[in-house]
Amino acid sequence: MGRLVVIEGLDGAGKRTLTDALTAALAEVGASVATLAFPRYGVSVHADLVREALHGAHGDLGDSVYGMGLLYALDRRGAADEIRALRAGHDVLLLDRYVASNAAYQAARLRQGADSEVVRWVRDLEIERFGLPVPDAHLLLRVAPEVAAARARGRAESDATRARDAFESDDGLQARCAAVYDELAAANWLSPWHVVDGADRVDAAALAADLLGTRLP
Ligand SMILES: Nc1ncnc2c1ncn2[C@@H]1O[C@H](COP(=O)(O)OP(=O)(O)OP(=O)(O)O)[C@@H](O)[C@H]1O
Ligand SMILES: Cc1cn([C@H]2C[C@H](O)[C@@H](COP(=O)(O)O)O2)c(=O)[nH]c1=O
Repeated sequence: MGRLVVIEGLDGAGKRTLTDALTAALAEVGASVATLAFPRYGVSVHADLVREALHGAHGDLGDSVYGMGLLYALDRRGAADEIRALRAGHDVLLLDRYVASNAAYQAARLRQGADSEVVRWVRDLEIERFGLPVPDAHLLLRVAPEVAAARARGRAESDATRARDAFESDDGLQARCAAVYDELAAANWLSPWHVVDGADRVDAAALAADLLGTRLP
C-alpha cells in the first residue's frame, strides 16, 4: 500500500503548484504517483454545491459552518473507495486538501482553535463515522496570509474562471486559518505534519527524496 500524503495550506498558498511539482519530481525518481484534489468540483454534487454557496447561491447555506463542513465531508465520503484504490495501486497518493482543511477552516470561521469542539466534530464525522483513510503525513505549505492573498488575487486577475470566493476574499478568516493550521501541525493532528516554507519556490526534488526516504514521518 502506498503512502497517503496530504498537502494543506491557505487559499493561494501554492498547493496545486506544489502538487504538480512534487508529482513530477516523484515520477522522475521512478515512483508511481496519483493525485486527487478536494473539493472535487465538477465530479461531486456536494463539491458543486460548496462552490455555488461560496459564490452566494443557496440562500444562507454559506453562512452555516456545520452545513458547509458537512458538504465538504460528503464530497470526501464519495471518494473513499477511489482513495483506497489509488493508494493501493501507487507508491504515493498526493491529496491537495483533505480532512484537515475542514478542521482548519471551520474552526477559523467559528474563531476556535485546533483543540475545539468543531475540530473534534470533523474528526468524528469524517474519520470515525465515514471511515475515511487516515493520511500517513501532512505537508503544511506555510506562507504568510498576505502572500497567499496576493497570489490568489493575481490568479483571479489572470484567470476569469478563478474569481475569488467568500473564503478567499476574507482576510481575517485567512489569518485565523493560518493560526489553526500552525496548531494542527504542532499537534500532529491525525498524523505527522511537516512544515514546508512556501515563501519562495519549493525544492520539489528534495521534498520527493524526503518523502521516499526516512527523513519525513
Ligand atoms: N512559490 C510560488 N511563488 C510565487 N507564486 C506562486 C508560487 N506557488 C504558486 N504561485 C502562484 O500563486 C497562485 C496560486 O497558486 P496555486 O493555484 O498553486 O495555489 P493553491 O494553494 O492551490 O490555491 P487554492 O487553494 O486557492 O486553489 C498561482 O497563480 C501560482 O502560479
Ligand atoms: C476541502 C475543503 C476546503 N475548504 C475551503 C478551503 C477553500 O477556502 C474553499 C475551497 O477550496 P479551494 O481549494 O479554494 O477550491 O473551501 C473547507 O473549508 N473544507 C474542506 O474540507
